[in-house]
Amino acid sequence: MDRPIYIREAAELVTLAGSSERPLTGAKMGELNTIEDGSVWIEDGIIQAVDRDAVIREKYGSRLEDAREVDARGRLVTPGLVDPHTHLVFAGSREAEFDMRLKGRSYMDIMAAGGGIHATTRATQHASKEQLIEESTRRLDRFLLQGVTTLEAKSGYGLSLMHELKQLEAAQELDGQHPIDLVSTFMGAHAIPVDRREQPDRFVDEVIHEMIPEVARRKLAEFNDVFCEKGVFTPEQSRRILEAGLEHGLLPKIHADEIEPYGGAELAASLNAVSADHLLKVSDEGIAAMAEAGVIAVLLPGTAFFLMTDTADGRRLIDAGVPVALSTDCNPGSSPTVSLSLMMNLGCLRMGMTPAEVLTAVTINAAHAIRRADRIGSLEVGKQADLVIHDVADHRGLQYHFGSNHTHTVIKKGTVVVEAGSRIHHP
Ligand SMILES: N=CN[C@@H](CCC(=O)O)C(=O)O
Ligand SMILES: [Zn+2]
Repeated sequence: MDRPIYIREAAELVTLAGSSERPLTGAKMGELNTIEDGSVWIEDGIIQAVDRDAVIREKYGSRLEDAREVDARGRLVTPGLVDPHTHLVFAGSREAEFDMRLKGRSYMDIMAAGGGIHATTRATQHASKEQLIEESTRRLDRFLLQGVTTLEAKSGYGLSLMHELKQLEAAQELDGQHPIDLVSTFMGAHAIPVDRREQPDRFVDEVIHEMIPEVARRKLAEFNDVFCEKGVFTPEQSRRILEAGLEHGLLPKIHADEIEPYGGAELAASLNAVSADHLLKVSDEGIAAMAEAGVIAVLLPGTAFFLMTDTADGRRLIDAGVPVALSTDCNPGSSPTVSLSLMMNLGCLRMGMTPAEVLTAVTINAAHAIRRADRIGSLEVGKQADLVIHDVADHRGLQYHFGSNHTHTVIKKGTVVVEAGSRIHHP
């Protein structure tokens, strides 16, 4: 049996305890439930105790010598970070489009001309499953080095049954072989394939009658997502696709109101979707409907940053009572990043959120957005031991020293998977 792990005496231990039932909203998003000089005792991959160091020492004193001690003195300890919205599995990259956009061409214009999502779809269709696994592993390693211990991964660069299945199988294999846990979302309705543009409803029928039943039968996804946007899928088509998913047990998520206000948030609320994501252009009615239905807003500030547009208004959503989560939206077109810490920086500096709120948004609320809050997202007895030790003294330091990776040690299911290793050896 593995030795117990004793995480010793963090300057600040952020537990977020007591929020596993439902996501945090309003003022509660700023209550981190912290412990000063806090320690954690881990055995069998599970958190056995979280308390002040003196209490832990009292309780486990006779076993301290058997345990592996991880020194957290002077540092911040948080739950493992959760990224609830990525397009992790894809082939290639799109630097040429980046150049075009810097010269003024728009993201949607490039997509309408057969580039954008279609360019990555061509590359992904040509790639083998093994190649997708290899390219995605490199991204996952970088996520882990930044403290991400669980992430959601969408399909949507296959756009045909065979290639969507290939993408989802790649995600399933990655989940089995990488320390990061993956949660899969089917997103066959990511774009209408170029050669089907004249008959969009026939493609919608294919998603509904061929792809969704097969993905569900093979248990390759838990969620069903759609890009509801002018020029992509209409709210009516999106509703049909999401309702079809529900009939097969796939819970709805939606890319909503990203480029234009289009009724995506309202649709999410009417379907009791788990989350509505992006929301840069969400309407007041959409916000009110989401708050009422308890739909989580997954905000993706990397996309606004990279597409050089205004960000979603995190402050307005929180003040309206909508639970907010943050994510990288890692994808090759609108947010080629694995830096959840940069998203937190942008949350504070561009979206009106506080350091405490952004931490809630990448831990317990993010866990709720992928229906994993029963086992991750907070540090509580009985939960999976996913934790990060950060090289700052308190949670504000993560945002104040922006643009740096402060990750010191990462523990996944009770195993140290990133060590305080990558340090410079001064002569
Ligand atoms: N908006 C749609 N999908 C992705 C971008 C995908 C791509 O450009 O490859 C997003 O969430 O931003
Ligand atoms: Zn996305």
